[in-house]
Amino acid sequence: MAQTKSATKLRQMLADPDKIVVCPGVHDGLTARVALNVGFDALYMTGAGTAASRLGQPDLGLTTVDDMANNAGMIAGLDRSVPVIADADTGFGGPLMVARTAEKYILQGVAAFHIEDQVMTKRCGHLMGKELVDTPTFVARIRAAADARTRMGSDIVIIARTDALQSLGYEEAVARLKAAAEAGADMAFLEGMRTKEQMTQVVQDMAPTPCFLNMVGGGVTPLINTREARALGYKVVIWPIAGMTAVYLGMRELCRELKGTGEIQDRRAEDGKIDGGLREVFELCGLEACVQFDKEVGGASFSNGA
Ligand SMILES: C[C@](O)(C(=O)O)[C@H](CC(=O)O)C(=O)O
Repeated sequence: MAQTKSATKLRQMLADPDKIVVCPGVHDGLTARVALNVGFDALYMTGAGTAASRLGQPDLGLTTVDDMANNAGMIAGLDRSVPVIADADTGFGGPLMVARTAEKYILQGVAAFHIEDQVMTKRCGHLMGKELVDTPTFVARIRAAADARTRMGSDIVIIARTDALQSLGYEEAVARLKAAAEAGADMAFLEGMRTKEQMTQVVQDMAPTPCFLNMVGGGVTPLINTREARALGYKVVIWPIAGMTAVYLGMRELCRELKGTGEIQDRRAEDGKIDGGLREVFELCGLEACVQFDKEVGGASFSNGA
């Protein structure tokens, strides 16, 4: 089963004492293709980016389970050898719904997902005024996901995320993560850390449960690089808004150029060739493999070239 393989692969990466899994955030097929092409061995599907790209909306709990699971599955399908860790927000409902969410993510071939303890009308972890469910409700979410995993014969990695640091403080947040680990979560994600002390402390307090680090540009957590994250003992680091920011800045630049000058000049690489032209993008998305496939199975769609 393809869906089992990517989770197993991620588990092997997590078990390697020398390995830290670094994931750029991607939100669609194109941003995923770019990250794969650069050579990342795992990807993170961002909920914030999914909301922005699919709905044109902020990260306020507006995406449905199908928006998220389908997006994650499409991305996971681009290269089954590269595990995709996906945002599953609050799990989208009560325990029955959380179990269905886990099933959908498993069937989509996602390697891991995180479930958090915000209320359903959630918001980005780096915004103010977050509201939480109580610990038993959070634990029931994790247990429901773990039960679905067992029922499906899957080894998908379940990451417990708590947003409790903002309103309840560090001790309560860690207690929630410990209760979630007890209920079947494999990893701990303390959202919205504000100091390097907290970033150091949580890895020690959660051991042996491995920790997950969220590096959001413009967020509340101090940014550290891979070397520093490894030294602190993190096993996974995500840069969730990498794709979203790149698209935003790139698109804004080209739109301003078109509006201001009436045209968009070709970008040239150092060797003078056009950089990022349409054929390059099609090739990134597998043009050659598509033509080859058609030929191999006896098709003639591209016998005149492409
Ligand atoms: C990780 C996250 O859940 C995401 O959707 O990518 C967000 C990131 C963001 O909104 O900047 C979060 O940290 O809540």
